[in-house]
Amino acid sequence: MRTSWADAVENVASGSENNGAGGATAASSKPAYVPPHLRNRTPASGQVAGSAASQGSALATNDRSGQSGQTSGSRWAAPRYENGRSGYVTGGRGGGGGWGNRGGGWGGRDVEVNPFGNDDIDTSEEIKTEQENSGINFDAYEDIPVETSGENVPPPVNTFAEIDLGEALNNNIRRCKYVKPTPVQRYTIPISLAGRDLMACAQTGSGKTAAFCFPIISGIMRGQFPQRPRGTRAVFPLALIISPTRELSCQIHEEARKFSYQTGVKVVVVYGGTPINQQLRELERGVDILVATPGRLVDLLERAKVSLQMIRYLALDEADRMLDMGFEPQIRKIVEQTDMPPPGERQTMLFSATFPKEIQVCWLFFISTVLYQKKKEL
Ligand SMILES: Nc1ncnc2c1ncn2[C@@H]1O[C@H](COP(=O)(O)OP(=O)(O)OP(=O)(O)O)[C@@H](O)[C@H]1O
Repeated sequence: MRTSWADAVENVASGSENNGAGGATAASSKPAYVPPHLRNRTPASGQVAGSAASQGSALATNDRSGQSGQTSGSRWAAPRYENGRSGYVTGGRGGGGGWGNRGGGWGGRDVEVNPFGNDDIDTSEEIKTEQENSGINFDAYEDIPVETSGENVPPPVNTFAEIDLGEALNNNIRRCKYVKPTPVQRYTIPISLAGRDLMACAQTGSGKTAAFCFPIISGIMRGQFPQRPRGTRAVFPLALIISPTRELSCQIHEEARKFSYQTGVKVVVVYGGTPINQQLRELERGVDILVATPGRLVDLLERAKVSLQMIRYLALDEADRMLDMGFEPQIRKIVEQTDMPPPGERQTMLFSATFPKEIQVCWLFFISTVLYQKKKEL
């Protein structure tokens, strides 16, 4: 049993040592790091509209700089990689206190596969109802009361246009054929964009994945983050999404890849029950959002392949199921006994289909806003 995270470095990564995770020795030959919001831009990329005018307080209180004009939605064929493998570059961009090397993002030779299969953005005709898209009649959720607790909770929105998520993400919402936010999204997205911690209780299939992915992707696209530490073999994701099972993690990864398409934000999934080497290779190519099952994540932390030091967003999905499956010790270890920033320095989002007492006892110590949507048979 290892005694410390830092001591646990092991050369298990497949590939040569020279390809290791960002050691200082490799740094000198690497070109400058490119932040996600600049990675897929053509030099003449257009500016973004966004809908900032209607945003007002939620974004303002979050103090997120660079709210508009960040995402061009430009094509990946553009010369977007100034760095060999962005995950392992030291030196950073300099200026503006911005992006350093942090083990994130799309690397040099990587080409982002279009997760939609085609690149058409439906503008209106093809989009009919949410039900046609997902098979779920979200209108039936509309009359379910949603309770919120906490002080000065930002009000819900009725449309995605009311939220300034950025053009690239808005394009992906259109590609997903999401017409309007589901109730849980209406409430949680403004709360999360305001930088608040959140516990949301809503039933399966209510659209929770987008509810936590949109603010995370938007936040990473727009955020300013410190430089990644030098001389370490670990990767430094900015967001961590923990889910109890491989299936759910893969499902979240698939969705998150769609939402982050052409945003420059890279999503990687790790889960147990499968050899670790391929996942290590994937991590080495850069990661902004890490989707993980608890056991495999603890393994990677013990091997010092992942550092949580730069985590700014933590989302726990199906928190009730995680408790049922006995993952509380792993979650506590991840949240309390690693280098993850404490509450206040990171944003925590907790999602659960049910709201048992155990959840309240176990998790609510770091949550200030609770949103509760009653269950309804549809
Ligand atoms: N605003 C939206 N408009 C239309 N479809 C949506 C919207 N949000 C989510 N969906 C679709 O609804 C389905 C259910 O969403 P999702 O899987 O995120 O729900 P969930 O609450 O996370 O469910 P689970 O608990 O099973 O993970 C998915 O097919 C998703 O693409």
